Amino acid sequence: MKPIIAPSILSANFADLKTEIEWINESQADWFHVDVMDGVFVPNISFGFPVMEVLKKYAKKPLDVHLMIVEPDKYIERFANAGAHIITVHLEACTHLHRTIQLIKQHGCKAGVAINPHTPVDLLADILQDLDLVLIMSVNPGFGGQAFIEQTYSKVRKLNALKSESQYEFIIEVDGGVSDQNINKLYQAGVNAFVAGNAIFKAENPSTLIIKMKESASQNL
Ligand SMILES: O=C(CO)[C@H](O)[C@H](O)COP(=O)(O)O
Ligand SMILES: [Fe+2]
Repeated sequence: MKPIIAPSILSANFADLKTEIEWINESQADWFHVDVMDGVFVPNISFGFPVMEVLKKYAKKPLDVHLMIVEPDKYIERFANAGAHIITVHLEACTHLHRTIQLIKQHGCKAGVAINPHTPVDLLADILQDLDLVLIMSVNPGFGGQAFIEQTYSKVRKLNALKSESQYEFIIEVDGGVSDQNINKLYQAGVNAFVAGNAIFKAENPSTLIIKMKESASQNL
């Protein structure tokens, strides 16, 4: 599978969000990554439905919604109606994860589960068959611009081995501290989709960096 790049709009300039959406539309980015934080599951509050509505109106690529919230079931329908294509919930935030995944699918979205850096991939074993995407957090969720946690590589390899054994088709996504410096090693470990906020939005030329990330990912393969 070719590498999927998902710029995290958490790092965008919100004073000019429409312009940010427009350059992403024109770039080689594949998805918009949308980080929703509630101040309870994570120690930060980001944004919610008003920003989703702006994305729904202007974004021409799938909205990859990463819910860092407790009790996500309460809001799945609203996120689906607000234009989400993929809804990813945290394993650590769901008591009845299987039910939550079915709810996401019932509302016509692809379903993902995210795990925090301390959560073993083995805990996903009995839900993998129902998933379209697994998101491995490579930083502790809550903030953009943090340093990549090296332990992520072995988690990705382990998950990729489970994927090969099972022959399930889910996408492996990594989120946090991803850049052109580590994308090749991650791609080789089995990552399909790469979220990047700080690296892309702080780059001198964000569109060029996205092209560079894609090239770097596939190098020496
Ligand atoms: O989910 C997230 C934070 O919880 C963000 O998607 C992630 O941090 C991306 O930002 P950066 O590339 O700057 O690390
Ligand atoms: Fe995220």
